[in-house]
Amino acid sequence: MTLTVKICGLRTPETLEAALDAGADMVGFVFFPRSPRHLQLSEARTLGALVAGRAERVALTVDADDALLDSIVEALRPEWLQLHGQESPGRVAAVRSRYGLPIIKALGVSGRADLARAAGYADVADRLLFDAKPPKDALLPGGNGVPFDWEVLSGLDLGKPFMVSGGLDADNVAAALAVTGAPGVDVSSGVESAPGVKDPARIASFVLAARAGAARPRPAPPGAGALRGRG
Ligand SMILES: O=C(O)c1ccccc1N[C@@H]1O[C@H](COP(=O)(O)O)[C@@H](O)[C@H]1O
Repeated sequence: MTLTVKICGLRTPETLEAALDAGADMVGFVFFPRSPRHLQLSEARTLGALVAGRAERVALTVDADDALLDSIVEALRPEWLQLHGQESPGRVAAVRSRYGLPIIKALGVSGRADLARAAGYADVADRLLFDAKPPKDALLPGGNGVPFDWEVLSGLDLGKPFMVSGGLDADNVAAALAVTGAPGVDVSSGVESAPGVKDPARIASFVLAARAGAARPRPAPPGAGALRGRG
C-alpha cells in the first residue's frame, strides 16, 4: 500500500524543513484565526515557496468564503484545499470548480452513524478525511489531539481514498493503520511539544512509524478463514 502522510499546522521554515526531510507527502497550513497554528498570508507565501515541489501543499480552512479562499490560494499556491468546517456537498463542489484544485473534505466521526453522510461527500471530494469529532468544550473543529474509535472505519469502501486523523502520534499510528487500512494519515498535535509548536524529532518519528505500519501485513478481519479446513 502506498501511504500518504500529511503533517499539518506547520508554521516555521525549520519545522517545514523537518517535515520535508522526513518525507511527508503533504504539508498542511492552517488558516483559522482561533487556531494556535493559524498563518498570516505573508507567512504562507514564504512557507509555500520553500516547499518547492518536495511535497504537496494543503491549505486548511473552516467554512471560508470565496474572498478568503482567493487570498489563500494566491499566497500559498496549494495543490490541495482541505475543508474542515460544515461545508455542504454543494459548497465542496463549488470550491473545487472555482479553483480547479482537488479537495480533502474532513468529516467528524464519533460512531458508525457519522458515516451516513460520507457517501454524499465521496461524490464531490477527492479525499475524505475522517477526524475525531471535537470535544464539547473545544474551541477548534479539529487539531484537538483526540482520537476516535477506528473500528468504525473497518471495512469501509466509499470508492474514494480516505485519510484518518485525530490524536495520532508515532506510538499509535501503526495501530490506526492496522485497524482502518487507511491509505492516508494526517497529524498535527501528535508531532508538537506544545499547542502550535511542532517538534522536528516527533515529525521524523511519526513519518517513520507510519511508513513502517503501512508496510506491515494487516491482520485478517474476525471470521476470515473460518471455512478453511472444513470438508
Ligand atoms: O490544526 C488545527 O489547528 C486545526 C484547526 C481547525 C480545523 C482543523 C485543524 N487541524 C486538523 O485536525 C486534524 C486532527 O488534528 P490532531 O492531530 O488531532 O491535532 C488534522 O486533520 C488537522 O489537519
